[in-house]
Amino acid sequence: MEELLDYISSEIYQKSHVVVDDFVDRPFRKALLEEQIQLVQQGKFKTAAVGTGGQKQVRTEIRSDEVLWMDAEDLSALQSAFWEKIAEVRKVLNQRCFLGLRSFEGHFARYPIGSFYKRHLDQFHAVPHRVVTVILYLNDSWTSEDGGALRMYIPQDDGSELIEDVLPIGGRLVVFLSGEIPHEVMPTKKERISITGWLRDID
Ligand SMILES: O=C(O)CCC(=O)C(=O)O
Ligand SMILES: [Fe+2]
Repeated sequence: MEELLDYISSEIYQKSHVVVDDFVDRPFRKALLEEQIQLVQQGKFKTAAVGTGGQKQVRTEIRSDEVLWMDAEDLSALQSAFWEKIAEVRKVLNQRCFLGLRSFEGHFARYPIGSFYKRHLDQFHAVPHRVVTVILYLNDSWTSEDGGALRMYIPQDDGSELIEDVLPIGGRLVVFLSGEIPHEVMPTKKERISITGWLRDID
C-alpha cells in the first residue's frame, strides 16, 4: 500500500491523473460488488442528476447511470473499510501535493447497458470544492468489446488534448484532479459497476 500511495501522489503531482490496478484485493472487490448488487435489487438506486443544489436535474441525454450516495453517518463495514483506504490516499495527497483535502463524498454507480455520461468536468463553477475524483471499478471482467471506457482528455502544454481510454476493470482505481481533467463514460454494452467519490477542500 505504501508504494501504491507514493505512486499515486507522484503521478497526481506530475500529471494530474493516475490509474492503478489492484487497489483492492479480489475478495474485497467481490464483497463490495455483491453489496452493491443487493442494494440495486432493493431498488435503492436512482437515475443520476447533473448540476448541484437547486440546479440538480435528471438529464438522461447527458448521463444515464444510476447512483446511490453513501451516507457517511451510516456506512456498512465494507464501505467503512473503503473510506479508510481513501483516507490514506487523502493523507498522502495532502502531504505530497498540498491539496488541503478535508472530506470525502461518494456514491455507488451502475451503468445499465446502453448508458453513458457525456464529457464533463467534476468541479462545478458554483461549488468548486471537489478537488480530486476517485473511481474504483468493481466489475468481474471487462474487455474493450464491452465498451464503457472512461475517456479522459488530458490537457497538453501546447493546448491540445491527449485522449486516454481506461477500461473499468475490477479493482482498478482512477484518480484525477476534478477541475483539470474533462472526461466521459463511453456507452457501455455490459452492466458497469463502480464507486465514484470526491475529495473536497471543505468539511
Ligand atoms: O465511472 C467513471 O468512469 C466516471 C464517472 C464520472 O465521470 C462521474 O460520476 O462523474
Ligand atoms: Fe465525472
